[in-house]
Amino acid sequence: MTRDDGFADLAGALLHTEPPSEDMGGTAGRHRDDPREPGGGVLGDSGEPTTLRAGLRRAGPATFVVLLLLTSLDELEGAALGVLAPNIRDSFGVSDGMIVFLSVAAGAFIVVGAVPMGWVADRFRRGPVIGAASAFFAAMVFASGFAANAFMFFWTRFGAGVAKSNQGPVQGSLLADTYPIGIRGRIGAAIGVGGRLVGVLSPLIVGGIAAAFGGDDGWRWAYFLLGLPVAVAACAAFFLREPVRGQWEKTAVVGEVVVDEKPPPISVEAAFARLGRIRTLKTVVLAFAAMGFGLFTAPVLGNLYLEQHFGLGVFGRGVVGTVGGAAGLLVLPFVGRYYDRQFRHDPARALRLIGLLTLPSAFFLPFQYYAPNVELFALFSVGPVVLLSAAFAMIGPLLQTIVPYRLRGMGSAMGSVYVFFIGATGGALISFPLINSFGIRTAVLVTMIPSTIVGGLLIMRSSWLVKRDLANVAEELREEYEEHQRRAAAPDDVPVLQASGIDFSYGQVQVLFDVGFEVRRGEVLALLGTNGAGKSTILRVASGMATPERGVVRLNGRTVTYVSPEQRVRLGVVSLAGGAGVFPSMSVRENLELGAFVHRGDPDDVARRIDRVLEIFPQLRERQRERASTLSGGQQQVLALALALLHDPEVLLIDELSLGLAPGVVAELLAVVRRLRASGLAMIIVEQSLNVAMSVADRAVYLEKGRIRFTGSAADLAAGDIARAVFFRGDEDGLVPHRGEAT
Ligand SMILES: Nc1ncnc2c1ncn2[C@@H]1O[C@H](COP(=O)(O)OP(=O)(O)OP(=O)(O)O)[C@@H](O)[C@H]1O
Repeated sequence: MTRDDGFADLAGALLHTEPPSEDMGGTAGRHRDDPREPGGGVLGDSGEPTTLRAGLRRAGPATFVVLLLLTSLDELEGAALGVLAPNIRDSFGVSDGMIVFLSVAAGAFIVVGAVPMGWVADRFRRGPVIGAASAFFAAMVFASGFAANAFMFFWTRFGAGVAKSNQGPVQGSLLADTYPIGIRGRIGAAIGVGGRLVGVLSPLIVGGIAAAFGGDDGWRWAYFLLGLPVAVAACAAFFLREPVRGQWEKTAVVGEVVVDEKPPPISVEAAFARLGRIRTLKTVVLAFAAMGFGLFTAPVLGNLYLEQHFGLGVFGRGVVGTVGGAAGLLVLPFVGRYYDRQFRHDPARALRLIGLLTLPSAFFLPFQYYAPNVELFALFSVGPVVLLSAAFAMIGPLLQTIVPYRLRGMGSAMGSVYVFFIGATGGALISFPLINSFGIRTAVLVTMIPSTIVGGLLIMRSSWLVKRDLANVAEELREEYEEHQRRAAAPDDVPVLQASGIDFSYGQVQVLFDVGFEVRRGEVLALLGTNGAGKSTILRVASGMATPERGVVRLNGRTVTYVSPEQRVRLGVVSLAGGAGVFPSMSVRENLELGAFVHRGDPDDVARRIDRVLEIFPQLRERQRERASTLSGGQQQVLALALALLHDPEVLLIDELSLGLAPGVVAELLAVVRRLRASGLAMIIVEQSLNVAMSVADRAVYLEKGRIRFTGSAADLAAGDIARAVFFRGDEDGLVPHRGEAT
């Protein structure tokens, strides 16, 4: 696939950014000569905006049509409960409160499925996932019609809510990967319009069906008939094409789509850790969580107010709701188009647009709730409904573009979880006492005005951050592409382990800045540096114990940045835990058996692995039955090495091999390391002792305050100024000659 002018514009949007500052360890500086950079003359003025029709034609309309249908049916099903509530209540003989609880709970259940759906979305083909979830949803819709009592109905709501949770994480990420960046606003708006349209028409459709069949159980037919189109759309979803993940971002940034074959699975912890460091995402999620304080309770409170204050019945309340919904219907297409134009021009503007849509809705509220008659109430409700629905429709497409493409599903899930748990729960906790003490109007105004203002301001603030986050997305894609090119040029020269552009912070304190290194088969890389330079942190990033906020880690060319530590061990990244990793009260044999625990599924394999390491370390074979505590410090270190080798590592990460050991013992351990190197094992060694490191390392990286000061052959380092300076400043810097060596 090649870039065209429309996408060049999007590259402009992605790249027209403040590169990460030097202080933040940015590497964007090295791309200054890239002709695609702003100022390079290629971007910004090229091509016309991509039209929705052209975008749909290019990527195929099937995904859009099926997902539009599913979203609309979801909405219709959700609205059905509101419309049919009195009939369902009478049919089951339950109270109003129970029906309100059932309708609120249905929404809450969506959050239950969000994280699993996000996890699945980032790993598997999304068409079948949507198909399966929607088929389950269809089954739940049918089951709702069959429910014999409120309890059964509750469980069908639960199932339907969980099934619906595929919408944000799975459908959202599929849309983002299928359709170009430049039309995502309009796609989001079109789907919003579909949902809103059926929302507006739901009293007619659902009420019509119930009335047509009539009787106490007429409402059941609404569910039976609704289930049919859902089932059909679910079948269609199974056949949706799975697009290449991140294809449009790749096209925009590097002009070519490179496919990541068989990506290793992403861990939830790593995904959340990385997503939590995307400042725009964090701020926007916080903003929507703040707004959730008012938004989740607003519809219920608005209806209660209409009933209490104006004495409106179901129909009247429906009409008031319809006025706002219909106005949103008219405005959304324009907002979608305007958003796309703003985003292409400058993503910060697109976010400011969302903030600007949000803020004024707070100012309509007092007018709405102090309106003297219901007509004015309805009129003033139009503003907030239109503005907020536009803001909500646009935020999804925006976040999908900021989040690394591998984490789209989890990004969306994280948003739902925070917005629900902070917003809905917090809003409910605050508004109920307020209603009891001061009435509905005060509760609405006190919760909604501040939360909307805070939310709007936070979104405005996030517009300051978006360029940096997009620059990171672009830089990551560019790095991936360059790596792909490099590998294509020299396919036999793929490093076993490679880290590139790593930034890492503990809380607010950044300790690694743009760190990169690689190690090949049969090579020992020494990580040297002053105390607190970040050596151990690098090993944590390499082993998956820490997730960097920027940069990638690769194993044999495959990206493993978001892969869990356990999975990495299985893939061959093994850390030597040192003496601390040995259980002193257990025998040597028991230690080894416990060490091979992850392979317990195959007892023969465990025995084989243990035998192999005992062959490498005959001294351990002799002492198999002895307690580990009876081994000397050096022998315990040997046992730790044996435990690491049980996993058949591709690369071994060793933190402080020689710490606290006598020179003779260290010499023995070094002999083992040399043997392992000769067998082809790659190793990264963090060492306090320069001499120890130099005696086994082929290459070295020297770190100072989280930045790489030197990288090259160990011999060059030993001969250079850095080694001399470190040697002579010895203790002060913490890198000291090894005990027993001449100073
Ligand atoms: N869990 C933690 N929480 C907060 N800060 C931490 C944590 N672990 C390490 N740091 C800080 O991060 C920086 C890098 O620490 P790290 O342990 O990676 O350095 P190091 O080069 O391995 O040091 P040393 O040689 O002393 O072990 C230090 O400033 C340290 O204080």
